[in-house]
Amino acid sequence: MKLQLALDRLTKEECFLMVEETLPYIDWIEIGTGVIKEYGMDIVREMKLRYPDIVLVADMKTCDAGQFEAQQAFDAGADIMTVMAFSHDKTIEAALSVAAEHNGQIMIDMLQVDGSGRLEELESLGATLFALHIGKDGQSAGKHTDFQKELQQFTNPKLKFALAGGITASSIPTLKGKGFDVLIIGSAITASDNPRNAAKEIQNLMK
Ligand SMILES: O=C(CO)[C@H](O)[C@H](O)COP(=O)(O)O
Repeated sequence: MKLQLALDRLTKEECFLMVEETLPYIDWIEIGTGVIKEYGMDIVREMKLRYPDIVLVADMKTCDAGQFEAQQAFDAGADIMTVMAFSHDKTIEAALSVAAEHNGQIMIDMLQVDGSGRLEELESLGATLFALHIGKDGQSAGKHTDFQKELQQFTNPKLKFALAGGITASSIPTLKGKGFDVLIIGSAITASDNPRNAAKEIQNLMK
């Protein structure tokens, strides 16, 4: 399992400090949607220049204009960008096509899309990487989805699954061996008193 550090609700300076502190323990860096809204594609560009060898995820949460936004993300140096699962098929196809031109990947964010029906459709469009995600506001409203049940239905070894939303060190043992390839973790690291130790603990638990 890979650890994707989600940089959300941070200033640009804090994002770079956070990566510097946690670097030995993280596998992928995610520039969060709000951070991209604040600083634009420049922060994606700068992060890639600073850390060219680490997989960089631009959490664009694209839901329309797939070609244009994918071009923005990959031109800025992202290796992976996110597109919302509920987007029109044309948005998904366009983003997948731009990603292929850049040797990049599209991570489909399943936020607010329950059930495996849409996931099957997305698979048939060529999507292979999915983030099963309970959003911040959903978490605070007590939303819970049994992703495990959904995962069991997919046997295509080409499909990769990430899990996001309120994951903490104490959740890791229950998530091991459940078919997740990536754990997307933000606040449990970035809001901790000691992000380096938090990332180290989480990485050790993931092994
Ligand atoms: O995509 C996101 C919010 O939309 C977050 O990056 C993701 O949910 C991880 O953050 P946290 O661990 O703080 O829930």
